[in-house]
Amino acid sequence: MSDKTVELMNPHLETARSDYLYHLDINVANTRDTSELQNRFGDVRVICMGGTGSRMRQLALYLRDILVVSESGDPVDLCERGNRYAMYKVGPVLCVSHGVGSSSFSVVLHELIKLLKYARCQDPVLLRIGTCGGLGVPPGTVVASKNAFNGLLRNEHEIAILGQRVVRPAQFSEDVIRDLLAFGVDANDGFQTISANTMGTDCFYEGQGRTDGAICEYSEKDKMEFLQKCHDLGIRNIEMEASMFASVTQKVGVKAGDVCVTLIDRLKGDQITITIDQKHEFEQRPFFVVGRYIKRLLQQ
Ligand SMILES: O=P(O)(O)O[C@H]1O[C@H](CO)[C@@H](O)[C@H]1O
Ligand SMILES: O=c1cc[nH]c(=O)[nH]1
Repeated sequence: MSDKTVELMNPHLETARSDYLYHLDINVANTRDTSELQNRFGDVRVICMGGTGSRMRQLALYLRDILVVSESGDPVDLCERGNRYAMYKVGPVLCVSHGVGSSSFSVVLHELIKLLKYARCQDPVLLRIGTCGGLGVPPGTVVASKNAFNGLLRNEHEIAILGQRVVRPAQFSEDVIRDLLAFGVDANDGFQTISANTMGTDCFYEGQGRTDGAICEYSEKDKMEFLQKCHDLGIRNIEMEASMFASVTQKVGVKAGDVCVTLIDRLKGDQITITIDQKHEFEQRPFFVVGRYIKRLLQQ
């Protein structure tokens, strides 16, 4: 069978003797013999990531049932000692929290991609399961992101590297989106799942055109003109990781998708007014879509 191990875009790692994945508290003591890591994680086909540890724990419990894996009892957080991110393993799936925003997510994403490489995971798929603001779609809509736009409304991710602006493309995998819609959606879901463009910003308030942050130097009219401009670009949801997530996975060449549920229609307001119970119900919706997708993926 052809080798489908992730290739890293870093020549320095080819000569590094060891690598401590610090935020995951996973030590690759000898990069030339990763058999222990392969034993622990080599079967991983999918890594699901989301902002909170509680959601990832709930997802792990959900996936246990539909993937019919043998784990039982309270899910074990494999990264608890790291005191940063939570990681649960359910058979061939890892459920990992990433915190709020691209900065926090990129830290764990680099380490997870290295883990995939060292453990020699074959043909993995990375999925973000999150919440977002909607744009012209009803709250509770599930959006599978296509092109990720940054806060400047460019379909790219901009990062400062060695004091220079580096810009990378930010598109999610077309076949992942196709399969999420083909295998993840059920007519009886009771909610809509769509694919659309997503804006991933570096800020929840001003960066998303909210007028309820601690600072606001624009009018309601300015805000609505900006949101309409987003809508005209095919953007139907706004969150805080899409452009970085798409650009890193696209650069490394690993398949990725971003599946978020909308909590609000930003064309109608800024404050999230749904109840905490409604939020928890909404947060489960991407589980159903991603769960069916993963089940199908593992059968192939
Ligand atoms: O619900 P999560 O996955 O955290 O995603 C969204 O929620 C956070 C903001 O409330 C940001 O991380 C945004 O991307
Ligand atoms: O409006 C929203 C809701 C969730 N997450 C965001 O980034 N924005």
